[in-house]
Amino acid sequence: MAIQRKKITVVGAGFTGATTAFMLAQKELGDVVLVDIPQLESPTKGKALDMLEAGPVLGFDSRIAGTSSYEDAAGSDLVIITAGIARKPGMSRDDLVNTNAGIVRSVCENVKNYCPDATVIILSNPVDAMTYVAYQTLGFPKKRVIGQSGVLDTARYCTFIAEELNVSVEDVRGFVLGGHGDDMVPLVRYSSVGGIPIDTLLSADRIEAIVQRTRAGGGEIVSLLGNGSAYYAPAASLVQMTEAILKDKKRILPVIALLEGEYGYDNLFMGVPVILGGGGIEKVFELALTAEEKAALDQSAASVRSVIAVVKG
Ligand SMILES: NC(=O)c1ccc[n+]([C@@H]2O[C@H](COP(=O)([O-])OP(=O)(O)OC[C@H]3O[C@@H](n4cnc5c(N)ncnc54)[C@H](O)[C@@H]3O)[C@@H](O)[C@H]2O)c1
Ligand SMILES: O=C(O)C[C@H](O)C(=O)O
Repeated sequence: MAIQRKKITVVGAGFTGATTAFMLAQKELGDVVLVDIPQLESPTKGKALDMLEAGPVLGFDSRIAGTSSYEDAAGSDLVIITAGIARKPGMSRDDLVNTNAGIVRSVCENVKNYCPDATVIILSNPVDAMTYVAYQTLGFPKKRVIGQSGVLDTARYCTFIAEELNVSVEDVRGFVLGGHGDDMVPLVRYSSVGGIPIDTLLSADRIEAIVQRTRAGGGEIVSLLGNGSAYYAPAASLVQMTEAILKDKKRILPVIALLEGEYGYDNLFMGVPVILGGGGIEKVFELALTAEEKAALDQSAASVRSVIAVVKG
């Protein structure tokens, strides 16, 4: 019996989309369809062909195709949405809300028609609100509509901890919860290095500095780049989520999920730890929080709600 390859569609062939497509192909997670708008069909095809031609050198057999037609995406197992504008220095992610809500809505109409069984991961910012827009438009079960923020925010947090302690990033564990904004909540109490709690290794001041740098991590890259936002670490985060789903790995990762009572929030999309596997979001973990941690999460939830209110109209 022939083994059916997975089909992954990446919508938006800009910095994050193209980087993600290339990483997915290198890991041979499936065949990749890269979709952008009709006006950019030629460069989208060009990027895909260029990536494909790296296969013989890097040793991957994934097919990669560029297109502006959703017919080519039909039947995808997984769809990643990176379509939309990125912020520039001086802007917040929330400044993108109206433009990107329109883009995400129109993309999701097509995904709904052509990929009705897909699990969908949303990257476009402001991502908590865009995940809400996607969920409303797609009408898919909540376990199949997932936003990316926590994997990236946690990766930044772990990078800074590893740098500070001069240890391998592989031995650092942590969680960042809440919305993908400046009041996200890195959970220090659940952070460790080789199993050793970080608050026994670092002073409160150093930990606070790492927490603040994590919260501002996206803005730090925006300032350095000058004309766009991060894409290597965001793409790596999308690939980790994709691998967890397509290989049914049941990873425990922080992702944006629809909360219906968990943590005391109802009808809210926000970052929480989940089991991510073949069924999409298979379980939301409710961590026990101190009063201080809960207050920080409440503040983050309030920020997310105010952005979602804009798209609700
Ligand atoms: N959630 C996160 O952690 C995270 C991380 C990085 C970037 N982002 C967000 O991801 C989005 C993309 O970032 P980028 O750096 O790739 O931007 P980019 O400008 O490089 O690429 C965006 C692409 O989307 C395309 N696009 C626009 N409208 C489209 C439509 N209707 N259909 C298909 N494609 C369409 C554009 O033509 C462009 O190629 C931004 O909103 C950014 O803020 C989020
Ligand atoms: O900061 C941004 O605008 C992009 C992304 O959300 C990030 O955190 O890198």
